[in-house]
Amino acid sequence: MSLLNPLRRILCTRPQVLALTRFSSSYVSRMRFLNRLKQDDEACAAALQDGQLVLFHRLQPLLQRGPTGTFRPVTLTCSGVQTLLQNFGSDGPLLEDSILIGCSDQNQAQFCLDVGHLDQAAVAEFCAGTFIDLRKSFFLLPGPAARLVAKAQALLRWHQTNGFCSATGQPTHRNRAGSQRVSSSSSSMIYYPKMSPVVIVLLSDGSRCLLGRQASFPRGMYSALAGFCDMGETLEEALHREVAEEVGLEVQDVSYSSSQHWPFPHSSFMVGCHATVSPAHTQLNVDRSELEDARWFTLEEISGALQAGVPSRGGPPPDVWLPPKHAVAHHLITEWRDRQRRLQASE
Ligand SMILES: NC(=O)C1=CN([C@@H]2O[C@H](COP(=O)(O)OP(=O)(O)OC[C@H]3O[C@@H](n4cnc5c(N)ncnc54)[C@H](OP(=O)(O)O)[C@@H]3O)[C@@H](O)[C@H]2O)C=CC1
Ligand SMILES: [Mg+2]
Repeated sequence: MSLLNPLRRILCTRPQVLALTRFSSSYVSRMRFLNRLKQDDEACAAALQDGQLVLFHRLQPLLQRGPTGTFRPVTLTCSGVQTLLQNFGSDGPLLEDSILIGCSDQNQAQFCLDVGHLDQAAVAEFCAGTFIDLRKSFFLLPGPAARLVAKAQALLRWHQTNGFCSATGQPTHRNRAGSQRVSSSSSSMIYYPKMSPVVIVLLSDGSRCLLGRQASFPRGMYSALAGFCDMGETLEEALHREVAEEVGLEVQDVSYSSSQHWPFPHSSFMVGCHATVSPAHTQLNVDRSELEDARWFTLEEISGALQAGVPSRGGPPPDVWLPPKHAVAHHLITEWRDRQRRLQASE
């Protein structure tokens, strides 16, 4: 089978003329377009015809190394995916399993599709890409692409595991965009994709910050303290409780920093905060069933670890290294370093 000809037909190498071009290309137009596709099955089906598709195989995204050596998701046209499915003896209806995940800067609706029933190696070769585990992909891709494949995988996973109504046991049916599932029972209960709220906090005593590690973390990696919110809790209550449980400290001031969707191991909504403890009360009482270790780190130690980055594969990991740049923990630690540097410079 010649690889080049099918590839030329299926890969989205140039933006196409779209249904969306009647709107301006502003952010507002894109968001309204996406919202309409969630509500209007026919409009969504039409957008798929002009859309881009990102393929997954059993929840692993299909990536390709670009000419500059950086990775990107392989993007296919709708007819390209049809060609692919026909080539592998699988027919049209599967395309309807695709899920709306966004809208490109060129105003093309973006979808994802899991072709887990096809031969992984053969599809990868056909598309000149590689299916790569999401955790690895997330850190190989630039930020926006990493977020897109994480969102896509989370939605695919949610659909794969929510085929039945938890109240009646009857099958659920998705809308065309895949933004909800409705129970086929008389209750017509609507289910929406779920994320678990998690608070993540970088504690400071004014001159040092607190990082901990779970036994399951890669060797040497330390991160900000994190914990799932319990039912009925505010974010602040969850933060106070988690810090008390994990390291035995009482938190003072709390400030919001930033948030992120975190796909591992299942979708969490991470809310990143800074908080302080009194310099007079920094003695740790670590709950070893939750954390293997927790320590206070100086600005010099944090600056050095940020500069050293994530250890390369194969070599011995350093004693301490920090979460990679796509993680909200990395963002919190960088913010703390920058603030401490500004404070030192102003003294
Ligand atoms: N993006 C980032 O920068 C970072 C992200 N994280 C993420 O934050 C999340 C939470 O951190 P972690 O310290 O593990 O949380 P916790 O300190 O809350 O401990 C995890 C334990 O909480 C229990 N739990 C309560 N609610 C849930 C729920 N909805 N889903 C799963 N477990 C629940 C489970 O215990 P049991 O089974 O015994 O009930 C689980 O083992 C993790 O998924 C981690 O990947 C963490 C650090 C950095
Ligand atoms: Mg925790």
